[in-house]
Amino acid sequence: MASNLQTQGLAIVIMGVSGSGKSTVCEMLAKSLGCNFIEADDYHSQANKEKMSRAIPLNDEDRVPWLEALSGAIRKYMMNGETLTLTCSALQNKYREILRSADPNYKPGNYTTCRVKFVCLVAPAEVIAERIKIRSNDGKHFMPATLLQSQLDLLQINEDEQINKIDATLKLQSIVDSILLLIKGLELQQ
Ligand SMILES: Nc1ncnc2c1ncn2[C@@H]1O[C@H](COP(=O)(O)OP(=O)(O)O)[C@@H](O)[C@H]1O
Ligand SMILES: O=C(O)[C@H](O)[C@@H](O)[C@H](O)[C@H](O)COP(=O)(O)O
Repeated sequence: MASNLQTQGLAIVIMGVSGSGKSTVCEMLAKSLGCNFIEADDYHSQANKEKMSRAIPLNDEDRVPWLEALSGAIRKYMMNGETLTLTCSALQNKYREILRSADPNYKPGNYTTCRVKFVCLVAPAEVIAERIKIRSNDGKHFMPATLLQSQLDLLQINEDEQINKIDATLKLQSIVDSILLLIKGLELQQ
């Protein structure tokens, strides 16, 4: 779907557990929108990457500096009036709040007016586990399949956050098209 949306200064975060398709979908979305793209994995410290490679889940002490760095990067684009798409697991509201704080006008809990928006990719655990298994053969990714359950255990979305969930078992282009439609809806609200 070609897009000429007026998405100035919006940050679209594609969230979900490891293997749900964030990086793949987000990159396609950025191309469709002709906007900036941030891969959250690129912002992890070496220590975080090593920890995950050893199949040890990150804790809040590991996550907070990572999320704050991402928030800083989002803010830079936002202050320039630029739109970006971003991958981030963002499994809990406390982590999403750090990303939302990139919007200088954000008041905690004012989800509707915040210019950092989330779309969550969801799929059955077996589908995701299979994807992680296949991906692990590429020798590049540090996230082992054994960490999936800890991510599924943490994932929580509150009703009032009004985060759109997308079926991640669909074809990639259908997922991207659905997200483009959602963004169009968001623009109409602005
Ligand atoms: N909708 C989809 N259909 C089929 N395969 C997919 C889909 N989305 C992602 N994949 C594949 O699943 C694997 C994990 O996707 P990835 O984008 O790396 O997930 P994440 O960034 O959430 O960890 C990749 O090998 C990717 O090609
Ligand atoms: O794309 C993925 O495979 C995952 O999203 C992963 O690479 C991510 O960076 C970690 O999941 C961050 O840690 P938490 O999700 O545990 O916060």
